[in-house]
Amino acid sequence: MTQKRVLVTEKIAEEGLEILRRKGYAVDVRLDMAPEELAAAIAPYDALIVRSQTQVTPELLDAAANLKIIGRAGVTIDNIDVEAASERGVIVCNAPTSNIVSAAEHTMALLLACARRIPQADASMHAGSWERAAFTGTELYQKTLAIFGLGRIGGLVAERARGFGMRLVGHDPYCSPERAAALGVELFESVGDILPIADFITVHLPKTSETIGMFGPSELAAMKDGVVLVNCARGGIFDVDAVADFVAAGKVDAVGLDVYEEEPCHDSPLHEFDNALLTPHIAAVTREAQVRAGTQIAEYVWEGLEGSIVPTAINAAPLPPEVMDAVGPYVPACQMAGRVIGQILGSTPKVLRLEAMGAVADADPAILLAGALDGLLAYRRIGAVSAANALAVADRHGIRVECEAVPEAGEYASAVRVTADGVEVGVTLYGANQAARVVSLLGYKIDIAPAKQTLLFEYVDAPGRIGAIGTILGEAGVNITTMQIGDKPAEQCALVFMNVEGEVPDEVLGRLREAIDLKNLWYITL
Ligand SMILES: NC(=O)C1=CN([C@@H]2O[C@H](COP(=O)(O)OP(=O)(O)OC[C@H]3O[C@@H](n4cnc5c(N)ncnc54)[C@H](O)[C@@H]3O)[C@@H](O)[C@H]2O)C=CC1
Ligand SMILES: O=C(O)C(=O)COP(=O)(O)O
Repeated sequence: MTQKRVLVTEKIAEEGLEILRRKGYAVDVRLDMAPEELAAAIAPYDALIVRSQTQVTPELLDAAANLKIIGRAGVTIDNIDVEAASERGVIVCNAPTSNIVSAAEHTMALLLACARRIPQADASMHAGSWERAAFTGTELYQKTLAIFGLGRIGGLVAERARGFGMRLVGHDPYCSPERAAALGVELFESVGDILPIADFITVHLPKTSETIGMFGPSELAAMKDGVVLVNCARGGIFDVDAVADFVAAGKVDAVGLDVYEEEPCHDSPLHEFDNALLTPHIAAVTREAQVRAGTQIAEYVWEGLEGSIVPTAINAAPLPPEVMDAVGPYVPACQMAGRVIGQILGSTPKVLRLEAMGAVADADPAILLAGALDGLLAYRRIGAVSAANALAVADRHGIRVECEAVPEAGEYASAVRVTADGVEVGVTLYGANQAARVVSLLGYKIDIAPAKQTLLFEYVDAPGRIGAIGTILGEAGVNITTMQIGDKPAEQCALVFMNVEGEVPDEVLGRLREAIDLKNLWYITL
């Protein structure tokens, strides 16, 4: 058997390399390769191990003819094109908790160093001075710390800041009130309400289209005078040009950054300010975090190369063909069901129940569950949910999962019912191209293929409702493409599932709510 080859392009702990060598692999560590050099070298390798600085692009993957797995020795995979890897059947996995304590501690270090002007005082002593009053600082005690993003690292920062006696406020639309309460954080729905009250602001957000540039000139202007800003998450969440303007104007007292829009960063508008504390993406660079990241990723890469399930696989790990044939076509249908439920609920559910009915009852439901969760958690762009990590993802979001095999699917050969916190969507597949159809919703029996934009109306049945809806939508220029009505005669309620063309503005939704006596109106986009 030919020896498997692993390429490591960034520094990982020797302990991790040792594990791979002991497994019998040929391990090459080649640091600081230019992209074209890496593309020219990658073809013979079975596995690639990276950190945050190696860009794994579709072009690199095209050159990686033998690649089976990419291991990220750390948390974030935004330098890896996961979709392109999935298309090529390459597993992507990470070590998702390996460095979170280090990242939280580095955040505290920057907060304290900013508050107490440590780097400036240190530079002054190194220059032979003995000044004290010039470095008058502020205490963290009884100050308000705003934490944006209350996930793994944001949560650890909250626990640590509480120890300093800080008042904690936070914003994270996907954080449950129970989690916020347990962390001692007062949750705010609106970013605008937090800005004027925070003495210190730290961000622990993923890099997404929503979070990049989240704090620009108008947000900075709304902040308290003398605010301290810290970013150990991803470059670009604070608009650095705007921050530099507000530092120059004295509005921002200090800023601590560990991450940059472009890395390596050799030139920043903040370089000229001594109250800008800049570290070169070292939040995870501790002995402990590196040993954890290196050894965990070595084990996962080994599991992937030997065909075992990789517990932290982010994308769809290859499933046996017989499983894929049986349930694969249902995955997009379950994703759709998850998205519909997620938008009806508007928050992460506590219980997710999946019933595989009829011909799919006996198949392994893990991939269906992954589809449903992927839809439910669609707001996260950190990576896809896969059969391998579905239960772990559910667990991390506090979702209890129940799966049931139901031998009969009523009038259909097969169907899947997804229910989360009482909101139910049943789906089946239809026709030669196996298109997804919704066959039940909130207990109403319907049969319709959803479109990109759908309006769901629930009301106490009475004549004239549909006419009134049609008139308002017609006046607003919204075209109805297809429609189905389900009823619950016992409760005298009806549900209208209406596919429409084009966006429905909030103002039109408002008019529908005002003009018609509705129990519920949801605007779902898929
Ligand atoms: N500087 C470094 O060396 C390191 C940086 N990181 C970065 O730290 C950040 C946080 O990592 P984790 O805590 O592990 O991630 P996480 O996924 O556990 O938490 C992120 C939180 O942000 C929330 N969120 C998403 N979009 C939001 C929005 N628009 N507004 C408010 N909240 C939103 C999510 O609901 C989630 O709770 C990531 O950007 C990661 O890349 C992670 C490790 C080391
Ligand atoms: O794990 C992460 O998300 C980090 O940002 C750490 O990156 P690094 O492994 O130090 O290049």
